[in-house]
Amino acid sequence: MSLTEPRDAKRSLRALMRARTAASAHALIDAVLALALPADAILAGVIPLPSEPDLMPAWHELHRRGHVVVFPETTPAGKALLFRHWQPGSSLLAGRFGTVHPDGLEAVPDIVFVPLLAWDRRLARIGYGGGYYDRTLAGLPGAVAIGFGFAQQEVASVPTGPYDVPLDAMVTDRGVVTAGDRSFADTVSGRHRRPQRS
Ligand SMILES: Nc1nc2c(c(=O)[nH]1)N(C=O)[C@@H](CNc1ccc(C(=O)N[C@@H](CCC(=O)O)C(=O)O)cc1)CN2
Ligand SMILES: Nc1ncnc2c1ncn2[C@@H]1O[C@H](COP(=O)(O)OP(=O)(O)OP(=O)(O)O)[C@@H](O)[C@H]1O
Repeated sequence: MSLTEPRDAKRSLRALMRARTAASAHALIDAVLALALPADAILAGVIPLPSEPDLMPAWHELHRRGHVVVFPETTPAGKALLFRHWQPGSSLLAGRFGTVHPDGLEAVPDIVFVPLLAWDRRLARIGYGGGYYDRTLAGLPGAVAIGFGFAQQEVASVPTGPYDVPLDAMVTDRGVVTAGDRSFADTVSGRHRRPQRS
């Protein structure tokens, strides 16, 4: 065996980095589960793509607490997402772009948890570039949009255009940021409504 092969050091670095990622994911799940979500709100979660934080444990727990949980079906390009009822054990179908969705009945969510690649303090976000969430939120002006991701996905400024819909709140492994420094309770209470684009 070569004395220059840093096998043990590599093994411990791998373990350290896996543990760090797992700790951030746990902290994000805990932050989602600490949100004061109205009991009667229909919540839209999302089944993760391989590169995204896996919040499935949070969706399971929110369902166990009695929330109605729905997940998006990726529709043809240019259309708003469809949301379908999910519960633990629901059959899942393969959809567009490697996404997966339940085969439950359609429902309209009150609170939409929004996946993203980057976010900023103005609560602008950028996703995979399909415009799906922007189109979907534009069609749901009464819904509350809560972005989720890691604190390290924050950037100074996300470039935005006329169709980009800002988030009402952002939840990360380091806590919650709300628009206009509102309380989270005010943010989800429905007192705040997004204007609809005409
Ligand atoms: N988990 C999850 N589900 C989701 C989303 C998401 O971001 N995350 N979406 C959020 O909108 C919608 C799906 N949106 C997507 C839109 C485009 C591509 C896409 O174009 N993927 C390319 C890679 C990018 C590229 O080459 O331009 C690919 O798969 O080849 C993927 C997902 C609905 N479901
Ligand atoms: N409400 C809308 N009506 C028409 N076009 C829209 C609407 N919302 C977004 N688009 C268009 O969709 C395209 C993709 O938008 P953008 O690059 O902002 O996607 P994204 O936010 O990264 O994706 P996603 O929301 O799916 O995560 C853009 O050309 C944008 O103008």
